[in-house]
Amino acid sequence: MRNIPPFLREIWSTSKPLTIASIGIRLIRAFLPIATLYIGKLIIDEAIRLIAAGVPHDLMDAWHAGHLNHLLLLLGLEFGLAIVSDLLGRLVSYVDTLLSERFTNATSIRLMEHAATLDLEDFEDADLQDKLDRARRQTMGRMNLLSQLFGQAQDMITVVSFAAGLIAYAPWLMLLLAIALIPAFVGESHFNAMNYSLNFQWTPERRQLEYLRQTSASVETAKEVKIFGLHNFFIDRFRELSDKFYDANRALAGKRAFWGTLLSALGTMGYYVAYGYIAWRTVRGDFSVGDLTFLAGSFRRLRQLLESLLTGFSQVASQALYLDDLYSFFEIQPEIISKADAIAVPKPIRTGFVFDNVGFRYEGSENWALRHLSFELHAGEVLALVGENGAGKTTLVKLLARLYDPDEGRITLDGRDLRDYDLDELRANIGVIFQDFVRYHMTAAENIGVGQISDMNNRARIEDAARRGMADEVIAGLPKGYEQVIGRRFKEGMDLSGGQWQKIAIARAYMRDAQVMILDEPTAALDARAEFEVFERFKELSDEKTAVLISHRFSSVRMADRILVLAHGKVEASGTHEQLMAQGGRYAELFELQAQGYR
Ligand SMILES: Nc1ncnc2c1ncn2[C@@H]1O[C@H](COP(=O)(O)OP(=O)(O)OP(=O)(O)O)[C@@H](O)[C@H]1O
Repeated sequence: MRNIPPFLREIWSTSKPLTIASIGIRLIRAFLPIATLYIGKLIIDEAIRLIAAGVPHDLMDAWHAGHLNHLLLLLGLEFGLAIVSDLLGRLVSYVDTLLSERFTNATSIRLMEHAATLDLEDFEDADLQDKLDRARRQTMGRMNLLSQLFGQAQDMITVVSFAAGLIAYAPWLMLLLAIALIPAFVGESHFNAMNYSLNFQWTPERRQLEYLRQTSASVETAKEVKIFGLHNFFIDRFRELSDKFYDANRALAGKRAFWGTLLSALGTMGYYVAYGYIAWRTVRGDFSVGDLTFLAGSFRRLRQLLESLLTGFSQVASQALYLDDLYSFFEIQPEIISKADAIAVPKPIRTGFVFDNVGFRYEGSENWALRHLSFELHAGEVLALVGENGAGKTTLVKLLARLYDPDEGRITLDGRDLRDYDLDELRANIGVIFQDFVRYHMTAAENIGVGQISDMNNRARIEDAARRGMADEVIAGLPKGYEQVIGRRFKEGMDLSGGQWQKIAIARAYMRDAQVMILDEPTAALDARAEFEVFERFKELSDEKTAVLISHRFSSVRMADRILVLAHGKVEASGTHEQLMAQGGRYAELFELQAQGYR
């Protein structure tokens, strides 16, 4: 229940007028049932009075004699209340729909905003992904919590109004009714908690189900799934897992139905005991027939209301339990942040970066991805990183861009620890294209423009970046040129070849025009000539820049000013191509291996 106040605060801040409207209308509606019922009682009493008074049998005669005036007035009132009640009901659901929609959107945006502040490491954590998944579901599922919560408040006021009326007639019957409903309430709460814990426990499996559903049928996977005939493999896995989930759900739903029926029968019994008692008092002459209908009606409504209020409470409680996921997601704080007194990145960078005995281990991993790593990246040089798969090249780049902080040693830029610099500035000064760069299913211009989002609308700059990255030829071949949506996901989209995508990504790096440029193997799919040209241009164009290249093609690597050979997370050798060849170590061996393949 502690989640309810912040939830209400958020609703309030989503839209004050809508919240006021929703509460105001409900307040009026809360008193309509008792008013309707009471007027009903007056109508019956009036009818009985008229019978006793002996009114003329002809309707017109009775009308003209004015006998029916009071009855008609009461009927008119009852009719008016019915219309108002219906109107307000529709109005409140309209207001709630608007409010819920705005609340859901606002929460989704908050979720995205918060996710944007988190560390890369957080995203790689399966627990966080589970949490994020549950939090996302919350934003969708919490729409009705709002109506339910406000509805509860409305029902509560109605109950008080009925109870006030009933207490005047028979106070202890009220008590009986309340006590009879307690078992049902306890049962409901118990099963709601069980349901939550079931859903909670099954989050990893649910994410797997989602993954299987996606992987078995998506643009990205369709090719391979078809060629390898994987449909049944995925379907069987899905079926197996979903059956297990179904069984667990069914068992719980069964128990819930059984106990729910039994416990609510107790509440019903309470109602009939009360009904019998009122009937008896009417027979004895303590109550009028109008009183009987009013009391019986009040009791029936009160029982329904109390029951729905109590089960509603436990439902609200269970939904609020789910809010925990949302709020606990918001509580995750990033560790990689700017210090309060962060300094600006030097322009231009004077000496460069120094890795001083750096060690880094991925969260949850036993092995060091990098250890005792020391080297310098001089300002203005083009440094190539080579090494076998898993040697730590990409990890090094991620540390340079402060996507992670080292666990041991330190990295400095112009003599100051990287952590001293403003994080946003640092990232703004480093342009990295990773091997698994993102293919945005947007227009070609936007795909390049995201490299420098502030210049997204600067077409001249985008075209210039495209030229440098050799993406201009690719774009010239697209039917709508820069405005062509690329990728297969959307209807108007047009897919590109792997190498063409890479050219677009490289153009994105040029768009950034950062002091430090890093290409982490985004050229693997380029043909030999294209990669050669890309690197040659890269060297030319990064005249004033510090650059890092990662490639497994030695023909490209040899163009760098200096080459760093990484093995098992350490620098094994460094030097120019000629120096390394002369040393005859791993570099010479790998180079020869590749060269032989071409002879
Ligand atoms: N997100 C991650 N979580 C855990 N371990 C990781 C992660 N990314 C990489 N590793 C591990 O860290 C080590 C270094 O990986 P890295 O990606 O830096 O290698 P690389 O030299 O870039 O390899 P490649 O040439 O294949 O791209 C590897 O042993 C890898 O298994």
